Amino acid sequence: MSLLRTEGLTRIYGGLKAVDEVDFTLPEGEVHALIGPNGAGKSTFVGMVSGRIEASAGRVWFDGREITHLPAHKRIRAGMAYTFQITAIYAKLSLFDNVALALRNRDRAAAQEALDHVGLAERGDQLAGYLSYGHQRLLEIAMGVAQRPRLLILDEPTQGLAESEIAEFNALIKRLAGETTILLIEHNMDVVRALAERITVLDAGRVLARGTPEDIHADPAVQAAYLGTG
Ligand SMILES: Nc1ncnc2c1ncn2[C@@H]1O[C@H](COP(=O)(O)OP(=O)(O)OP(=O)(O)O)[C@@H](O)[C@H]1O
Repeated sequence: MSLLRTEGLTRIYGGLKAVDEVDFTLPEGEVHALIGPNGAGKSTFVGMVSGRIEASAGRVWFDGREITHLPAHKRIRAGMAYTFQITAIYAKLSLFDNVALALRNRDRAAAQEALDHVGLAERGDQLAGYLSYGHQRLLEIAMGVAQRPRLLILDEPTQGLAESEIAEFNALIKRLAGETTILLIEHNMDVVRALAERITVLDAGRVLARGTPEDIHADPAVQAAYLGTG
């Protein structure tokens, strides 16, 4: 069964259709990458899925239930977690407290387990502000994972990471893949090829192509619009 589905999902800003009638299906358990040039509508699309941006038209279903008008906090409760393009950690709190805040409780075991997942278990008592940028991004993922989401949405998680940190990130997503469904907005095509089972390509708000990494790589429209320019 599909965990997430959209039908005709649209967001209009003034005269601009940032997302234009997007039909999208994400089966439970899949790692799916959403790619496309800058301004294609990727962040706007996941904003509507997560409830941070109101849809102008169209519908969204999560786990069989229509959630088009459900507030963001209720979607989190229903099992969605997401990290943003911009880091959203509290620098003056410990790693443990950051995760506990995301969990809205002080379940030490759950917070520790999430930090363990991302390889930061030893540092639970350190202040988050002292972490390297790459480790701050991993901490954000821990904050998402701690909630044991059914769907984890990651918006450009490898942006600004060093090569070694990207390798750590890839390994982390492979570990998580068996446990949760993952929707990944990603510009780094090496990461997409390493992780995604299926890809959707957005261009100017519309779905340009969808398929396996092989399908997408071979698609002439994608090459013209996107890969060829990379
Ligand atoms: N709040 C807003 N008001 C007006 N226009 C917006 C707003 N948010 C996004 N847009 C426009 O909508 C289009 C899609 O933007 P969006 O950020 O969703 O693209 P993206 O694919 O995530 O791009 P990037 O890869 O650069 O993050 C762009 O043309 C953008 O300028």
